[in-house]
Amino acid sequence: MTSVQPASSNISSPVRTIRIGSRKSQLALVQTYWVREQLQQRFPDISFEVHTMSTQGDNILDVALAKIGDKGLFTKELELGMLNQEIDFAVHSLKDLPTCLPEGLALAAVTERENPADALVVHQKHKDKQIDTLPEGTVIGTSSLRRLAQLRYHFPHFTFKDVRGNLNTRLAKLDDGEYDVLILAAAGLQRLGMSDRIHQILPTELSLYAVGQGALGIECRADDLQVLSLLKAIEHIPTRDRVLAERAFLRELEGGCQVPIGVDTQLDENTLTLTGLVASVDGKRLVKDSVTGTASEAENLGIQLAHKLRQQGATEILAEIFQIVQRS
Ligand SMILES: NCc1[nH]cc(CCC(=O)O)c1CC(=O)O
Repeated sequence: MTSVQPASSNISSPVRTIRIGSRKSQLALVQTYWVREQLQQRFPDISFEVHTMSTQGDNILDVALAKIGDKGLFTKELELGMLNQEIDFAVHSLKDLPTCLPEGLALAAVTERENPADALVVHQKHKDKQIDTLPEGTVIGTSSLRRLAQLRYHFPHFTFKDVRGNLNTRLAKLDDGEYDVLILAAAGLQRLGMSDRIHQILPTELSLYAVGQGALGIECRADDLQVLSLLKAIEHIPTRDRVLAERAFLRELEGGCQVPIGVDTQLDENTLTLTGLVASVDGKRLVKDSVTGTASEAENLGIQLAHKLRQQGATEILAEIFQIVQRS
């Protein structure tokens, strides 16, 4: 009989040092070191090194994101690093990872999601207000067309202003009075230990969140079986099922992170419910619907919901948005 090594001893044998790619932002580093720690605990004999890289999205700080279009703005350099064998895998905020990956790369694992919701963060002077009691003309800072469109739909009397920069920069601008309130991902604030800045979690009736928001996506070379199996060890399956449905929905609508598309997923045992919406940038039109099925058909549910919304007018809304973005 030939002796076969158990798979686990294969993947944990210290054949190489694994190089992890990360953006340099504080949030990216917190996320990357968290992933490294999870892996190090499970594979103590392997050494994991963090390599940081700047991405286009980190360098262009003065142009509205909606105008540059976002296909891979925060991921491209890391992806090139993997294809050039400079790094072995990259940790991303899943929300920033396009739904179609470059040839040769794969979404190896998705880790457990933080609260995916959007959060209201307020200037001190509004500390006794909630989103629905803020006065007319309140200046809302957001650079997300998704947040803008949904909030305009519900609160046409607010003023919206683009805000860029990392989380600390944005919060400083808020505190300096450039904005009355900001809408930010609750997950980012939580990961950076700034949960105390979360004034209100926006209910999904007011703001469906971005596809993948609050989850980390780990990408590696599709043929690197060793790295793929290491990463599978830290995958959170319920999160993966939810985000597979969300990403299939977005892919089918051919929208990036910068089109007003929002989702909400609920997983109850094996039953997955996906709610999604497409809104016009002016906040005047909004189509929203849900589908339910089993978690094992997550991607199918995403595709089904996309077709449902297209029938209800999403196609026209999306076509208009692409025209606006191209003209500006
Ligand atoms: N587009 C930027 C970005 N990418 C990931 C997060 C937050 C963390 C997450 O959603 O996982 C943010 C900031 C924000 O939307 O407020």
